[in-house]
Amino acid sequence: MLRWLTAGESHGEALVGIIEGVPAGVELTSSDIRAALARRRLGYGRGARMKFEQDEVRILGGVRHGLTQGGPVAIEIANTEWPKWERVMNADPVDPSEIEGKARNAALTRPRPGHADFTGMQKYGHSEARPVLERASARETATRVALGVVAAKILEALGVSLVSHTTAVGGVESPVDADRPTAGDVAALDADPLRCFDAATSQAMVAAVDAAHKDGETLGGVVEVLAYGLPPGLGSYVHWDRRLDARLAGALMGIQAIKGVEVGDGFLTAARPGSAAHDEIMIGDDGLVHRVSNRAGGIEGGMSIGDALRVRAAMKPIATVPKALRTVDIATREASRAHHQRSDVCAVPAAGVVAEAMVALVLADAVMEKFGGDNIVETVRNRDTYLAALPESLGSSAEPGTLEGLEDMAEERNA
Ligand SMILES: Cc1cc2nc3c(=O)[nH]c(=O)nc-3n(C[C@H](O)[C@H](O)[C@H](O)COP(=O)(O)O)c2cc1C
Ligand SMILES: C=C(O[C@@H]1CC(C(=O)O)=C[C@@H](OP(=O)(O)O)[C@H]1O)C(=O)O
Repeated sequence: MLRWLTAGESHGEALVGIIEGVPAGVELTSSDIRAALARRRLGYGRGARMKFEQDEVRILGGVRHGLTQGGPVAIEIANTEWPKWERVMNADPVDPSEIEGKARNAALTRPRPGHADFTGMQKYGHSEARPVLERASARETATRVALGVVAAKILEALGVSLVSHTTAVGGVESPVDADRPTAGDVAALDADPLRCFDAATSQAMVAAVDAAHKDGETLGGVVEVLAYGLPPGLGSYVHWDRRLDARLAGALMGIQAIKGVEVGDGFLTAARPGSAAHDEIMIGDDGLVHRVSNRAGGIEGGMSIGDALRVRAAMKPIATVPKALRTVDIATREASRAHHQRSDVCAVPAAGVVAEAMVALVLADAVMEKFGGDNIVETVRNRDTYLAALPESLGSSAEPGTLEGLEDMAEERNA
C-alpha cells in the first residue's frame, strides 16, 4: 500500500511531498523529478509565473545512490519566487475593513467565483482570501507530479507505461475516431503546444486560446490518460472502495478544477444498446483469450482487465477570469468585481500531466496491494508468479491496435 501527503503554500518557501510504502531498489533521481516538473510547466495558455519561476527540487530522504531504500521518500520543491513573497506571506494580519484608499484594491476581500475563496474564508474563519488561495491553488499539483514520478518508476519496473494527452480545449475536440498515443509518443506530445495528438485539432485549439486571451476569457477542456501493460486483477469488485475505477475517479476529481471523470467510453456508453456497449471475449489466432474491443477502458468489475486503461477528466475554465466576475467585497459588503492579477488562460495541458501523475499513484498503490514486496525485485517476481498461473491471458494486448484480427473475426461472426 502506498500513502502520500503534500504540504505547502502557493507563494510559500517550498512545497513538500512524502510517499510511504515504496519498495527498495526503485531507480529515482532528482533529475527524473525535474524533467516531470518541466513537462507540467509546458502548454500554450499558461500565465507569466510559469516563465519566471523555477521548481527547485531536492530529495530529502528515502533515496541513496539513485535507488529507493524502502523508507518514505520526501521531496522538496522550492519556490524561487519566495524572496519576493516573503514580506507578503509574513506580514501581520490587519483588519481588512480598516484598509482604505489605494490599498483597498490589494486586499483579498473580493472572493473570486469558482474558487475556494469565499467558503474557505467562512469555514476557516479568515477575514480575507489569502490563506485560502495559498493552499487551494493548483501550485500544489507540482508536488503531486513529483510524487507521481516515484509511482511511475514502480510501474516502469513492471513494464507499465503511461501517457496523457489533451482531447478538448474550449469546445474544440479531437476527432472521435482519432488514433490514441502510446508511451513512444510522449516526446512528440510534450512538443505540441496543447499536448494534443492530432495536429489539425491542436492548431484549432491554439486559435481558441488566442481568441480567449484577446477577449479576457479563460478556457477548460478534457484530458485523457492511458496506461499500457497492466496485469489483469488490480483493484477488486468485492467492496466499493477497492474498485480501481472508483479510486481513479476520486484521484482525478481531486485535481483542482476537474469537474467530470469518464472511464473508457463512459458517457457515450450510456447511449448505446447493450449489444454494442461491451467488449466480447474470444479466442484469438494465438490461442489466447482476448476481448475484441476496449470500450470499457481496461476496467471491468472494478478490476484492470489487462487491456489498455483509459480515463478522461474534464477541467472547468480557469476561475480567475480577466473579464472579472461579479462578487461582493466581504469587508465593505459592497457589490464589486473579483480581484484579478495574472493567471492562466488555459491550463489543460498541465492538467494532463497532473492527471497522469494521479493515475500513476493509484495504479502503483494497486500494484503494491496486489503483489507486495519490500524490494522491487520481489514485487516483479510476485507479479510474474501470478501471471504464470493465468496462461489463458498471457500475451494479452499491451498496446492498442493489436486486436484488429479479432475485430475482423467478430465482424464475420456477427455478419
Ligand atoms: C494545472 C492547473 C493550473 C491552474 N491555474 C490556475 C490559474 O492560473 N488561475 C486560477 O484562477 N485557477 C487556476 N487553476 C484552477 C484553480 O486552482 C481551481 O479552479 C480552483 O482551485 C477551484 O476549483 P475547484 O472548485 O475544483 O477546487 C489551475 C488548475 C490546474 C489543475
Ligand atoms: C504556480 C502555478 O500555478 C498557479 C495556479 C493558480 C491557481 O489559482 O490555481 C494560480 C496561478 O498562480 P499566481 O496566482 O501566483 O499567478 C498559477 O500560476 C503552478 O502551476 O506552478
